[in-house]
Amino acid sequence: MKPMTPSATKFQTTPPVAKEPVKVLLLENIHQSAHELFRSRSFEIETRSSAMKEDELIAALAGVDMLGIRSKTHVTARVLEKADKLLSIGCFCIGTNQVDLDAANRRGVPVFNAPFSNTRSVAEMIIAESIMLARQLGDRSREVHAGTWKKVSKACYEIRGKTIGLIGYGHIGQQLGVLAEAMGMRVVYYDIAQKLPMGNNRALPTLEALLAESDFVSLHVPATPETHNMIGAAELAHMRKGAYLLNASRGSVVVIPALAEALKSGHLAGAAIDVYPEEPESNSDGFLTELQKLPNVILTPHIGGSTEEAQEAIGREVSRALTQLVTTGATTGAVNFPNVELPPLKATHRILNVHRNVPGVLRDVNRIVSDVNANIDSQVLSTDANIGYLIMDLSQDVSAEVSRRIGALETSIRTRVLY
Ligand SMILES: NC(=O)C1=CN([C@@H]2O[C@H](COP(=O)(O)OP(=O)(O)OC[C@H]3O[C@@H](n4cnc5c(N)ncnc54)[C@H](O)[C@@H]3O)[C@@H](O)[C@H]2O)C=CC1
Ligand SMILES: O=C(O)C(=O)COP(=O)(O)O
Repeated sequence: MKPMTPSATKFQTTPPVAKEPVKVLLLENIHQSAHELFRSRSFEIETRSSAMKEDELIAALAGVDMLGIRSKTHVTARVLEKADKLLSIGCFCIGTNQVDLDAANRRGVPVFNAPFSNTRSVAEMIIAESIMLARQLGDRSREVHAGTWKKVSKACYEIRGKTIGLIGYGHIGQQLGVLAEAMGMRVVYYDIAQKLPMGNNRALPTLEALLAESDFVSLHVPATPETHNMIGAAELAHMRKGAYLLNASRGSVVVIPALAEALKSGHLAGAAIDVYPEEPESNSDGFLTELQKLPNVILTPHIGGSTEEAQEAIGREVSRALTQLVTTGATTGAVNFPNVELPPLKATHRILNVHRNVPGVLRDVNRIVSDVNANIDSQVLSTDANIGYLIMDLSQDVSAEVSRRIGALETSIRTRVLY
């Protein structure tokens, strides 16, 4: 079906409040900036500082309209199947690999994220860690804390003039490329997509070429089937002797035993690892990795995006997207859903419908509207391969009847009367 354009509309500045109280479940210490916006809309908020496992999450989602998570909580197809009231999920981070996006799409649940609010924080951390690795600062600091004075310059370097190779040249890769160049580094990158090089950054045609040319290799790819175990024994062997590996992307990208081996053999001179194949769900859980106690290895607890600036901005950004969804039906910025937006309206009645994307749905919907003699003020439809999302404003208050009949269509996945 072809998307239709909205007709002329009467704007109002504040969207009307949704009919029912909205319940939000926020996990993983989401910033207060999100709470503030939800509170200002009188949404009911429940919070937890840690992530939740599948069964616990299913129980906690009973009666919940919106779920807010960060990188740890896995929202599986089974969770989505049980959470029949869930309208939307907000990932208060960049990565969305922790959510089964396809299952959410098919169930009519839009998923939002904050695509670049912590980009700078990650890029700054990688610059800092590159210097720490080149100067062995982590080890020196640990030694002095333990009362050992080991003043050495052997195998300690400046980063100026060295080459950093960025695997994945998206938001973080590009921001890092700019910062690294300002530090006097040469910057090369490898990406599966064609990217505009920043400054003097230079694209390389293959991963192997990047590994062979770089003194520092830093990973900035998403977790996908293609990036799973992307850096294993063969790739590490391709790296220069004495090079450093940095991973602040996802734990699935690097084979940890192979990295431990490359460090122990002295092939690599150090590593900075922020993400792991298995990460604890809360700060009170213990953590073990075979990289512990290896020299010149910086281990951090997935804090690449953990700054006050980033978390505050993410809180505002994602809570705004979720609030917009509830109050206007807008899905702008959703990562797994047709993006649709209509301005809030006065004196109208809005119906939202998610349906299977098959021929004839709009015909059926419009026949229902015509049967009750209602007038369509605006109607916007957007589709993807699986579903269609329709926002429709009616000028008469027949929305309950129209919504009931649209909801009963065999093609409908979910239907909601907004106001
Ligand atoms: N440690 C932390 O706290 C944080 C970690 N992250 C992780 O960093 C990742 C990257 O973030 P952004 O730069 O914002 O994402 P982005 O989507 O802007 O960039 C990712 C880039 O990787 C490229 N790519 C994808 N598959 C590839 C492959 N197989 N080989 C080479 N390139 C490939 C894409 O084409 C894209 O240019 C996120 O997906 C997230 O997992 C993000 C923020 C904080
Ligand atoms: O933004 C991301 O993708 C991150 O990895 C940061 O995750 P976090 O919010 O710190 O759990």
